[in-house]
Amino acid sequence: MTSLPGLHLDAVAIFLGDRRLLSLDRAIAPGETLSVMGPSGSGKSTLFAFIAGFLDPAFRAEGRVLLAGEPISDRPPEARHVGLLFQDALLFPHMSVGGNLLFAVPSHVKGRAERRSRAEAMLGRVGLAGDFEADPATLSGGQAARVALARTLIAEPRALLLDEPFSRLDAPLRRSMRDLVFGLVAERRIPGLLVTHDREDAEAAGGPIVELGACGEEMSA
Ligand SMILES: Nc1ncnc2c1ncn2[C@@H]1O[C@H](COP(=O)(O)OP(=O)(O)OP(=O)(O)O)[C@@H](O)[C@H]1O
Repeated sequence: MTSLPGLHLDAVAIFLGDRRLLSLDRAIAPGETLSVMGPSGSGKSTLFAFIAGFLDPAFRAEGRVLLAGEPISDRPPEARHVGLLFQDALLFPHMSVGGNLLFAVPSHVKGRAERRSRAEAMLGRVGLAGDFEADPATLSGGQAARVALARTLIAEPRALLLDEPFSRLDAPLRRSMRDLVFGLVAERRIPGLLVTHDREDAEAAGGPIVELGACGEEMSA
């Protein structure tokens, strides 16, 4: 019944007390990004917390999250292989740029040299070749956003959750970062889920757009 590839939100509903905050029943194909738009408080960040496995106990959820047909809702967060990107880069300030990436290289990649070469290749892919030793404090906002993207992708996520990742960038940077993110999602065949207040971001994602009403119900496809 549910052997869909990609990310499947199977009759997901999230409640806060008796109030249904949000409901969503969607399948996202590999390489596609579904955009979810909705007013503040409609439950977008809560949906991400549910998918990634750290829903606050104040909420109750129904439904299942499946990745490539496998239910992940019962797994601990680290076993879900879901990548997250936020509006703030949230880099580790006490590590170099390269150190931030090495931290996220999956454990199946063995050997110091191989791990470093993965990190360097990923930095090159986001246009930051040569910045391995840089101190995160010296980066511009756009560079920090690209390091955050590289750090998320190097972990080989099986789905990518994008929580307003472009909202702190000015217009030209925003466009180039969108191209980079959605290009990599398509190239790596990762299913993506974007929450945003910005219709241009949602349109740039190129996939379906869902609008949530004030009560979190799905308004349109
Ligand atoms: N830990 C919590 N306990 C109780 N209520 C909470 C908790 N966290 C969030 N809420 C409430 O749940 C609702 C959904 O919050 P959520 O952050 O998911 O909305 P959002 O759509 O992401 O909003 P925004 O666009 O402003 O980020 C809000 O009404 C919020 O006040």
